[in-house]
Amino acid sequence: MMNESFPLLEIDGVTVTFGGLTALDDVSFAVREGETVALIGPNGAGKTTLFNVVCGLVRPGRGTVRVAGAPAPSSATGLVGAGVSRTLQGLGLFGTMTVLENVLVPLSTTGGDPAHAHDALARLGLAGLAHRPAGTLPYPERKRVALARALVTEPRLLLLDEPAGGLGAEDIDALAGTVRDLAGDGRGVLLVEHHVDFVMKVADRVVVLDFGRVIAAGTPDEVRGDPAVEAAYLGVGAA
Ligand SMILES: Nc1ncnc2c1ncn2[C@@H]1O[C@H](COP(=O)(O)OP(=O)(O)OP(=O)(O)O)[C@@H](O)[C@H]1O
Repeated sequence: MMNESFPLLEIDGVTVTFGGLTALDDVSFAVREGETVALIGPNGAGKTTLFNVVCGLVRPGRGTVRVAGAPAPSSATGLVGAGVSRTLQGLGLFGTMTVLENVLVPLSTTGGDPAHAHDALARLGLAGLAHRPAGTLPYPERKRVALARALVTEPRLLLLDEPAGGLGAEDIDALAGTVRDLAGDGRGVLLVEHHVDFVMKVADRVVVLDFGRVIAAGTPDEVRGDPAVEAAYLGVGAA
């Protein structure tokens, strides 16, 4: 636990409604430097909506989001400037562009040193694939390209949308090591994930959402033993 360290993300009392539906209901938690926080919960619990709030794509009806101590920027370039980067569930790669070209894409709008692309590829074990069209790679490699692309802007806060989704056991183990290393460098990591074993391996803290409300928050062990979490999620349909 790193409670003394600087909060990179502070979600305070965030409420979002879509028409009559309350997608997020008074949600509060923080992600600190060097900390990995996992957001889990059943389908429709509000996890993606929360990511979208952090990225300025959805405006909360109530509550605030602060990034590195300041109100969260609402533009993509503002977020990168504040040190935030995100991966997408659908990866969003350009299949005919090479791996390196894909990883360079964020720098075309924000500027930054292209050498970071090579660092990011090396970190993800992709240096040897830099000149391959991204669309020709198997899914696990494409997921690593998407993560390398998120790293190229040198974020302090990483938002990972289902990073373990669609991966086998070996790739999930490697990913767990990568996420631990990224947090070990002092980054904050917030991830949305259905793969509970992966979450238990990488998360310092787990926040459990159900019908838009935080029903539990704590260490993986604390959350695993919580009867409300068992009932809402872990006992049924968890991967
Ligand atoms: N743009 C929108 N308009 C109306 N309702 C929405 C919108 N986006 C999300 N919702 C609703 O808000 C609730 C929360 O959805 P959200 O996608 O955040 O859940 P989730 O936890 O990410 O689910 P999943 O695990 O299936 O991705 C759901 O009931 C969803 O149908």
